[in-house]
Amino acid sequence: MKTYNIAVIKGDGIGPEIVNEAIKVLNSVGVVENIKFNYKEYLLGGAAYDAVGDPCPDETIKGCLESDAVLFGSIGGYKWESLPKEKRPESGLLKLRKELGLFANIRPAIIFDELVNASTLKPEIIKGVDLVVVRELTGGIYFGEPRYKDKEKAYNTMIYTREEVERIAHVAFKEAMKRNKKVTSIDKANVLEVSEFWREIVEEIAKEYPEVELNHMYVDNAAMQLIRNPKQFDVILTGNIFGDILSDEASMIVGSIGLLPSASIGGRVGLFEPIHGSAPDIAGEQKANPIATILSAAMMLEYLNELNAAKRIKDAIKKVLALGYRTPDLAEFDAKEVVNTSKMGDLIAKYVKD
Ligand SMILES: NC(=O)c1ccc[n+]([C@@H]2O[C@H](COP(=O)([O-])OP(=O)(O)OC[C@H]3O[C@@H](n4cnc5c(N)ncnc54)[C@H](O)[C@@H]3O)[C@@H](O)[C@H]2O)c1
Ligand SMILES: CC(C)[C@H](C(=O)O)[C@@H](O)C(=O)O
Ligand SMILES: [Mg+2]
Repeated sequence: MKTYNIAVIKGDGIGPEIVNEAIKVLNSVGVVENIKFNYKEYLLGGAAYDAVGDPCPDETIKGCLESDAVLFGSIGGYKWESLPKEKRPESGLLKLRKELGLFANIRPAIIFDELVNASTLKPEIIKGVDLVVVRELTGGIYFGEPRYKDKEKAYNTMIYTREEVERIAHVAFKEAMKRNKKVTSIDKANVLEVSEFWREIVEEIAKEYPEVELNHMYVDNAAMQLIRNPKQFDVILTGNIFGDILSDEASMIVGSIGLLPSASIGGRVGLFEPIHGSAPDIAGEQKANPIATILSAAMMLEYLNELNAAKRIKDAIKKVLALGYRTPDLAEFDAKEVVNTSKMGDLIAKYVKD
């Protein structure tokens, strides 16, 4: 029997509800695939601030580094919005990503045939969409210095170094080699020097991957093209802030933000998290869709090279959707039965054994 030590960060808002379902599914698939998971919980975000006055305690960083992988829910909420920035939950998450060296965030957006009616777009436009956003995660305007705010002015700085662009470009081209061999690099090179620089380096790295077709797109056009014709994209390579925005947009192609998982990699240990936030508007109500987190757990299994277990989870999700079970976010779309967060987890945990 294989054993993995998983650092679990439930976080705030819907975080505990959705992570509980992912753990339920992991345990179930572990039984059939002979895998044991040892979970150890750590605090991050608002929960960590409330408990120890720090949104990213050292113990959490250490615990993650000592694990085989990290499963994370979400952080944030109204309660912590008026705190000074460094104490807010979001700063905790950014610090954790930086400390763990997670410079690459892989965000796949794959349409489930069972949900073609759930998209805000016409079925013929979205059927077959299978794209992945490769988002740079530890640089750009999120981290650039100087940064400043007073009553009269405020600024942030969008900085990328050569090394940062090269390494994320390699991740995107390698991803494309496993897929349909197309990279679209998204920037704002018609206005920003940092984007011009990004584009030049991406061009250089592309020479190492002659089989991969590369094109560039300005971010405003890309936002429109994603809605107009999402099937033109295979791998989207982009910086931190553009990737944040475009991946939330991509979730509506697929049908709900509650469906999009992600893998944050690049350091010694990978962290697996849904792309959405803590959804304070529905937290504690068992209304959240846990599928994004369960798919993140499947990405974690792929990272651990447990490919059969990962496939079982993805197949079980398809099966449950095909049977017509829907969480409230997808209730209007071919639902035979609307179920809560926990019941959705139960169903997926049941069908992973088939
Ligand atoms: N990685 C993270 O932890 C992360 C990501 C994004 C936002 N946040 C934080 O979360 C808080 C709320 O932010 P927001 O409202 O802008 O974004 P959000 O993603 O939390 O919610 C946006 C909307 O989507 C819905 N939603 C999100 N996840 C869902 C799910 N699994 N099932 C069903 N509906 C879902 C919410 O109910 C809400 O209406 C903020 O504090 C923000 O900073 C955290
Ligand atoms: C909460 C916030 C810091 C975070 C980000 O912007 O990276 C979130 O929106 C995400 O997409 O994971
Ligand atoms: Mg985001």
